[in-house]
Amino acid sequence: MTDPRTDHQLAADLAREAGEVLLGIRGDFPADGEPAQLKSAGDLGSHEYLMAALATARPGDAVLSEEGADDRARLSAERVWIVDPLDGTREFSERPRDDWAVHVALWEAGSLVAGAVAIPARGVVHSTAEPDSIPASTGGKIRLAVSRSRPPAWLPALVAALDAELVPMGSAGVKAMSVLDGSADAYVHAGGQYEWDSAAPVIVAATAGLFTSRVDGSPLVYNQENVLLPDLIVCRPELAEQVLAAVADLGL
Ligand SMILES: Nc1ncnc2c1ncn2[C@@H]1O[C@H](COP(=O)(O)O)[C@@H](OP(=O)(O)O)[C@H]1O
Ligand SMILES: [Mg+2]
Repeated sequence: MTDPRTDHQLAADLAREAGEVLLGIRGDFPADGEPAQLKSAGDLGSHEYLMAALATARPGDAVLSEEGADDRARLSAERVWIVDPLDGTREFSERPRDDWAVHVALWEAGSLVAGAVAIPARGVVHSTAEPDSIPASTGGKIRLAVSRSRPPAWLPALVAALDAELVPMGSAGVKAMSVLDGSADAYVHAGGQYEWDSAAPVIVAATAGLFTSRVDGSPLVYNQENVLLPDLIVCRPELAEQVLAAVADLGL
């Protein structure tokens, strides 16, 4: 018998619980330990937790995880969980940084239908179980969430085109959720990412009413044979036209 929780609730619970596993691993890790070992322990510990929990709660569903072998059965499956057990692995290893996340999304028959992004070190879970509301606009300059460790080469041109300010942080999930918690207005990425980096952030953001698309304005499509999904926009809906136009001018 499968777990009676809704897919929305299950996603939220699993993201929170995997986050607790990660906080435990981080807390137990020696202060002088190798960051690479902490990264590996986190990736593996959260992946194993999520795989076991999904096998128990939804035994008939396929799973695509950043940390697991790609089971091609997902390509003919009706339902596929797309998970990133630890997004912002680098930041997870830099204690006490809190900009890292757990992503749990469900794809069903062609679309993302449920998801959750936990930010465990902040005690926060954003999910489709209890969708966020979009915060009030600050009315100031557009604040762009960007990677703190690998800002893309085209970023200065986008900043100039939008007269924007930068808000650097780790993790694709944390950046997308920064538009929901009001600390940024847009997250624009191009140059490389995989389905698990954006699936949960995108369904959580879209369910809350944010604009989400590829940088060319086309829809983000998941559970593809090639899981490379190198670019995205997540932004406040009233900025979508302006951001898309600026990105089009850059030719990303
Ligand atoms: N150019 C690129 N190619 C592949 N993955 C990328 C990428 N830029 C960012 N990512 C992935 O997107 C996530 C957020 O990165 P960033 O904090 O730099 O924005 C990270 O996920 P992981 O931490 O799960 O590996 C990172 O690996
Ligand atoms: Mg990731």
